[in-house]
Amino acid sequence: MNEINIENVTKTYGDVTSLDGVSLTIPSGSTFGLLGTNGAGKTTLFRLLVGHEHPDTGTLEVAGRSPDEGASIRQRVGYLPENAGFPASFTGREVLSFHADMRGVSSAVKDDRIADALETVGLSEAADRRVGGYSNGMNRRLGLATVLVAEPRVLLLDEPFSGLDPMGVDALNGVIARLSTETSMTIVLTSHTLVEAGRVCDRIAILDDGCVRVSGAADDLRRATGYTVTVRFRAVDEDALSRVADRFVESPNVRAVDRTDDGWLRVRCARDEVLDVITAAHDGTDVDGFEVHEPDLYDVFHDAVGSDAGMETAPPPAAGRQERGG
Ligand SMILES: Nc1ncnc2c1ncn2[C@@H]1O[C@H](COP(=O)(O)OP(=O)(O)OP(=O)(O)O)[C@@H](O)[C@H]1O
Repeated sequence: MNEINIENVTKTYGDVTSLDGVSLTIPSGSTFGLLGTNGAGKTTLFRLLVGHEHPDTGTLEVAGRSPDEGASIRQRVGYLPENAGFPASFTGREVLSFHADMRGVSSAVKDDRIADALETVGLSEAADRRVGGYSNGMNRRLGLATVLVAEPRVLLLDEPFSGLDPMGVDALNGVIARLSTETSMTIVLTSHTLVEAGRVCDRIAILDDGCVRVSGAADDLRRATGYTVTVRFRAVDEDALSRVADRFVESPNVRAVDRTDDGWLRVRCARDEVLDVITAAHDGTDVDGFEVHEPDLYDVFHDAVGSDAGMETAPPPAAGRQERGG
């Protein structure tokens, strides 16, 4: 069963087409990553799903309702915008009390709901401190609690990891992962950070220029990439890197060769060609180190959009990392 159905939705602002015939279904209980470059239309889609904006054409249904159904949508769908801020003089508990009232939480259950939300996001001990003294990560977790107080069926989180340091990312990731496994909530998050989205999302869609380029189970999409394995090479200098790249010109073993922004040569090949590729690259003294990694969302994104423009990617995991000379 699907918790979100989006059919042929178009949204324009003057000359700008923000969404261009988007159709997407999001299964109940999934943790869904809506990925895309800046301006792809992710936030617009969220705003349509909560009824803050209306589509020019097409239909949307979320948690069994039309987004136009006002208050009942606010109870069923928790939308956390990217830059949610709170009055610095309020305590965390006061912020949640305000949001519980706004989302129609009855006074009989309000205190319990607030306590549960604080516990879920790990802010119970900080609940009565003023939020002006919260860290960025605590603010983001408080934001998540503001939507959890209504116990929504659907969570829409716009760029939840943006601007967080690695510890903040880990803490928030842990909360989302727990919600994902311990509740039946459907969680949809947007992200520029492919690595974070890959950790927490079981399904993804890639939005580009207002269109859905690809959507499905993250594992299926990873497997379906044309690039089975990526091998990255570092060379002793720029000339050496060019010589290594030249070894792969017209090589039948590789599917693509390109450079990363941080100066590595990236070679994509089938899994059973990896050893041949490494051997070919090592023919000489040019290679200074290499890394091998299995397909990830970067590859899915690259296949779908044809570039990684605007997406944040961390270095691939160090599986199989080998370095010469320490
Ligand atoms: N209220 C608006 N008025 C005019 N143009 C808008 C408005 N909202 C969005 N747009 C335009 O629609 C396009 C999609 O914007 P949107 O914010 O949905 O993208 P996004 O994928 O969320 O981008 P980002 O990752 O940068 O937040 C952009 O070109 C944006 O400038």
